[in-house]
Amino acid sequence: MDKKALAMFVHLSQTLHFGKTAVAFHVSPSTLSRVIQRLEQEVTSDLLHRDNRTVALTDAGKKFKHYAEQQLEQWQSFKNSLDEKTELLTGKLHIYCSVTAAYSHLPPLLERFRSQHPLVEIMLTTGDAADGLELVQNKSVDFAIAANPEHLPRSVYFHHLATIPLAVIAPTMQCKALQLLKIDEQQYSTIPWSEIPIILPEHGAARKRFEYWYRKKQQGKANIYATVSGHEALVSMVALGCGVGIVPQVVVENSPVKDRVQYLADVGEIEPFDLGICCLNQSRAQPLIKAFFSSIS
Ligand SMILES: CC(=O)[C@](C)(O)C(=O)O
Repeated sequence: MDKKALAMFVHLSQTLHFGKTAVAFHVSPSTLSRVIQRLEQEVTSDLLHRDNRTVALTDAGKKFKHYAEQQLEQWQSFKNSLDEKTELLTGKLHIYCSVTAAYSHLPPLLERFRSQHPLVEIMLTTGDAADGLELVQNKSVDFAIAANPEHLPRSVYFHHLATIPLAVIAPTMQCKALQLLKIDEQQYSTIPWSEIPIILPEHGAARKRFEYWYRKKQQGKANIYATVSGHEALVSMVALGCGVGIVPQVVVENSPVKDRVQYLADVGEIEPFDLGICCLNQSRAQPLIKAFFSSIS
């Protein structure tokens, strides 16, 4: 039986209106009428009661509607199964991101890809977000979730995911940093910034953000208490009362020690991160990489 005729009948059984169904299928009402008559001849029963004003399904019409819907569904799932077969990719996809990004940004990216390409093996490595670009460049990984650096290397392709605010955080426990901050008095203009112990990211975009932010204070050399690799570790060090630091807010929100740090308001603007997923430009044509991008866009 003609699939288009079945689809027209199903549509008509919902609208119960020849004019509307004819428009939906770009045919004239008389063509639609002929299509329905042909179906009735094949079924050898009337499918519709028609009078001048109303259209209604006969009992045979109701049964036929059920049959037609099943046929169309089966056809669709048959076609889907063929499409899946031709696109079934295999191989490995190696992704690098911070522990935070593995919670906050990776799951929705992977969900769709995994259901479309169940045979692809996903390898995930977590670590300092600041290392991602280098690992992409030296081909240790296929993709990294990373903040856009000031100068994106020409070999790297960057697909924007989100804008991520950064914040200055301080401990909540009593400690030297807190005394110097005089948080209770809220006199941020008089904070002796060069005395405040700072927890500094080892390298990367967050470190750059700190350097700009601190330079604007014009208070001489910063008092670096410790340098850490990984924004999650930085939050831990701050929570322990070691000092103050700058981190992406999403890292604080996902941190188990979130309650032991506080955001400092009004201590100067910090440009947010442009977070994205990166790969080598030259690998964008590879089937796995292409499939990954098409599943996330
Ligand atoms: C850069 C990045 O991946 C995050 C989510 O902001 C982070 O972990 O710092």
